Amino acid sequence: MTVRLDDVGKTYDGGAGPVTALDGVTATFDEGTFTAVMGPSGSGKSTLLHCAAGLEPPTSGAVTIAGTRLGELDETALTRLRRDRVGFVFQDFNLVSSLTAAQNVALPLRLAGRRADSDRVRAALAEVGLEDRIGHRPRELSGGQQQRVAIARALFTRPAVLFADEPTGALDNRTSHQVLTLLRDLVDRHGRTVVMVTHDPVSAAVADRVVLLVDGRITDELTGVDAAGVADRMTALERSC
Ligand SMILES: Nc1ncnc2c1ncn2[C@@H]1O[C@H](COP(=O)(O)OP(=O)(O)OP(=O)(O)O)[C@@H](O)[C@H]1O
Repeated sequence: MTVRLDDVGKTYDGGAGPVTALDGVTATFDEGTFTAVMGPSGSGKSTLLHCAAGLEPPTSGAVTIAGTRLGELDETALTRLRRDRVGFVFQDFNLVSSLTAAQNVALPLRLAGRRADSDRVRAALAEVGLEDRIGHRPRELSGGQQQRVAIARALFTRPAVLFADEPTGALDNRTSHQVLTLLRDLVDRHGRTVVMVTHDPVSAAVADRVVLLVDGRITDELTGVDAAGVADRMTALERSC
């Protein structure tokens, strides 16, 4: 399912006056594609992800997920859409430390007052290679394993799109690679849509397309480039900023 941003703007009321985090962003994230979002610190990457996922309302413009314009939904419908159609993964995993891997995966559904079938929870953890860690708590798992639990949780409701905000930011190279391979597989084998913020050219090169954000605007899009190509482009960008 496709996510579209049409001329999206986002302004925050900062202490020293308004801050424009997004300034007329138009972008389409097509079904079955993997997009990386890069840009200097403060360029609006997280804000773009939050607006696209319906976690924050844009100040102007429109976000459409699978044909539904988010701005036309009331709070209940928006909550339901976010729960059922959108997955979100954070850099610091956001797992509940007192719950097992299985309980963490089932949590969003339980919070919504629904039962999570234990076979399905097991299957979700098997899908991310953690069938033998079902009863482990976060502190008993490595960083990469915790992120995979978070991804299993985000995917549990079979969302149309998965947003990931620096999902490998807290991981070493080897575990980053495992998580990136998993995200790539979601797109290639299951036709999911993945949008990932990253600072890392190696991670970005796993995507089909890299969108570059500067001062809240998309300034460039790269396709078919390797990690060195992405790194060169980022270095040039940072020099010109
Ligand atoms: N809740 C908020 N209130 C006020 N200003 C905010 C808020 N959230 C973000 N901003 C500002 O909006 C701008 C964009 O922030 P954002 O977090 O989207 O950038 P980013 O590219 O993700 O940065 P980083 O790479 O450092 O995480 C920044 O100037 C930031 O200070």
